[in-house]
Amino acid sequence: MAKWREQALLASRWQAVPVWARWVCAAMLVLRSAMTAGTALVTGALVGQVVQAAMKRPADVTGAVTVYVTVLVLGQVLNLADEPLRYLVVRAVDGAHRRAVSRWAGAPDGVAHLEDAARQDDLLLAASDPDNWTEGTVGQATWAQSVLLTRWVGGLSGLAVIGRDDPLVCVLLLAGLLVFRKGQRGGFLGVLRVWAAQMVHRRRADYWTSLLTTPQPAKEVRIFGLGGWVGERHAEEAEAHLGPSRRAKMADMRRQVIWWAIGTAVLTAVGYAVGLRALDGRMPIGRLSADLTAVVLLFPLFAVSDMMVAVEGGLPRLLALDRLRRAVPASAKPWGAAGPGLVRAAPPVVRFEGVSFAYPGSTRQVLDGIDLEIRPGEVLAVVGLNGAGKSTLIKVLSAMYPPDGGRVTIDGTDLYELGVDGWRAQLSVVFQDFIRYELSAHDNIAAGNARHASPQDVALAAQQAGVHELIKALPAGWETPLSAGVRDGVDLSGGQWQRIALARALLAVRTGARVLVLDEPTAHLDVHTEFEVFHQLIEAARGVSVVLISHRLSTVREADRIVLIEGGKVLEAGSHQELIAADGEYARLFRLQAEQFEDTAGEAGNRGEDVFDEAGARR
Ligand SMILES: Nc1ncnc2c1ncn2[C@@H]1O[C@H](COP(=O)(O)OP(=O)(O)OP(=O)(O)O)[C@@H](O)[C@H]1O
Repeated sequence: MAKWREQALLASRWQAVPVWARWVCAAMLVLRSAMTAGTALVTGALVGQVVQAAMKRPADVTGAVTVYVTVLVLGQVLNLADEPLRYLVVRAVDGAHRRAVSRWAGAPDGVAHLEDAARQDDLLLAASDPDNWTEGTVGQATWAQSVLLTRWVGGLSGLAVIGRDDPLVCVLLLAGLLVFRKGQRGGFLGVLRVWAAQMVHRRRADYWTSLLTTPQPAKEVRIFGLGGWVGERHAEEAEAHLGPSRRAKMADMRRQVIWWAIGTAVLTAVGYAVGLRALDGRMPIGRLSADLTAVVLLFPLFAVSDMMVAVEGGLPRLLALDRLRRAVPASAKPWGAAGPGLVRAAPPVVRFEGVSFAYPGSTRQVLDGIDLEIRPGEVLAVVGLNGAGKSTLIKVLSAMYPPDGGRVTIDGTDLYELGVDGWRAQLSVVFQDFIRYELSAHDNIAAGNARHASPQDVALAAQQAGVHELIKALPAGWETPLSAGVRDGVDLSGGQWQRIALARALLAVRTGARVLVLDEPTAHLDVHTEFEVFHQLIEAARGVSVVLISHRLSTVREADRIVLIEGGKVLEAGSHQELIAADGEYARLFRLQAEQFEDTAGEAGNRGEDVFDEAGARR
């Protein structure tokens, strides 16, 4: 990307700054830029007047002193305004950048854009806050760019002062400045390029750290004695991430000495040239003072610039967001916008019509032209072996991924024509890997319809999922945070968490969803609870369509219809009795599970558990 495009992209960040602040900053830029020439000229004028007065010639020393002091005071006022304005600009730009990153991540309908490795690296880069010497924020870069511009314009005005008497010296100075800056910037950019190329190692290093610092993996790390091994992996990745840029930085710092020497030589030469002109006595002392002051004020332009470091350090974050936006443009609708109001009383007819799907980056057809109907109000069970594509079916149904071929229709209309948000308003899903929000018990359930759930809806959903009493018994009742890592919080058992997730889904049903999808909803429940919860669920979801994915065939046998998926297609479909009578794959799987039950039948019988015979009837 051209340097100018980067600079223009950075300059466009000012859109996030309030208009009045932009005007104030513009005025500051003009005033500050004029300060270099202004200070040199008033210093020259003052010295000229003082010398005149010393030679007993008429001179307006008071006026010259007044102007001189005024310029000094103005400089101080600008210094005072600097920090609040810097703070305001950095905060506004960084805030807008973070919102833009969240919007990019959250606005697309599906999740495919989050599953690409290169995009994950860019997302990490765009979203990260600087925590080291190489990086800065976009806000800091934006501010630094304006400071650099001010210094450049100020530097040029200083050059103009010198150029009045000696254009050649002025040209020499400008050429030296450009060479110095280019060399310095190139070196620093080289370091940044090395840094950016190692982002994948940073992501891995962060992953290893998270294994040590988050409670869930930390348990396995301890059980399997992985602590040392994880620590070594982290150290390797951290070195792979930081080592190359550290070495590049060291090399660059050595090279910077050369650029420093060039800059100092140019300035020294100019200082001599200006000073020597005074020797022939033709140079008025006031002008000489102005020129020498300008030379002194130009020195900072030849120093290692903290502002240049800030610009280059913040740019990668902005460029990463730019790449993400080019790859997946943000949708026009705001994140989480309500759908077009498709909620209706009756559940729709949902059809998979020849749907094919392969995950991004894979050629394996997980769904291979599947045809399937979810009829209004039915309980449809989806069964199949591990990896058969059951969860993928749900992800396509909930528009997390668009199908590669075929379509999903809702009452005859393509899901994507209908509008994803509108469709999702009719859909409630308990995913296999449901989220355990670090929120209160109330909010964990209310998340099922965060905008429209009333406390009564939440309480009823909790009752239907069988967690009402459990929640009331928590230390702070509904307000108890469900996380051991939060102050006064408590953690729940796996089965209790599963019921919370079910309550969340039932709340969505209570507030408008017409299709309830349950992906292994009872995987964490014991046999007694599973039976009870399953019946409660079906009761609570009366009048809506239920899609139930389960490996426990004893549970699914009560469904209105069962479909067996294999190889991305529906292999068998029918009621439990029909499928058993057909004596196909479903019957074989059911027998296999029943045999396992029978092995423990005596034991189970003693405990009063239900065991099913081959026809699905309870013994
Ligand atoms: N995000 C993903 N990216 C790539 N491949 C995936 C992804 N998720 C699942 N797969 C692959 O898709 C196939 C189907 O997975 P899916 O989770 O749909 O199976 P399932 O029938 O639900 O299995 P299970 O009974 O084990 O839950 C598997 O081979 C899996 O490896």
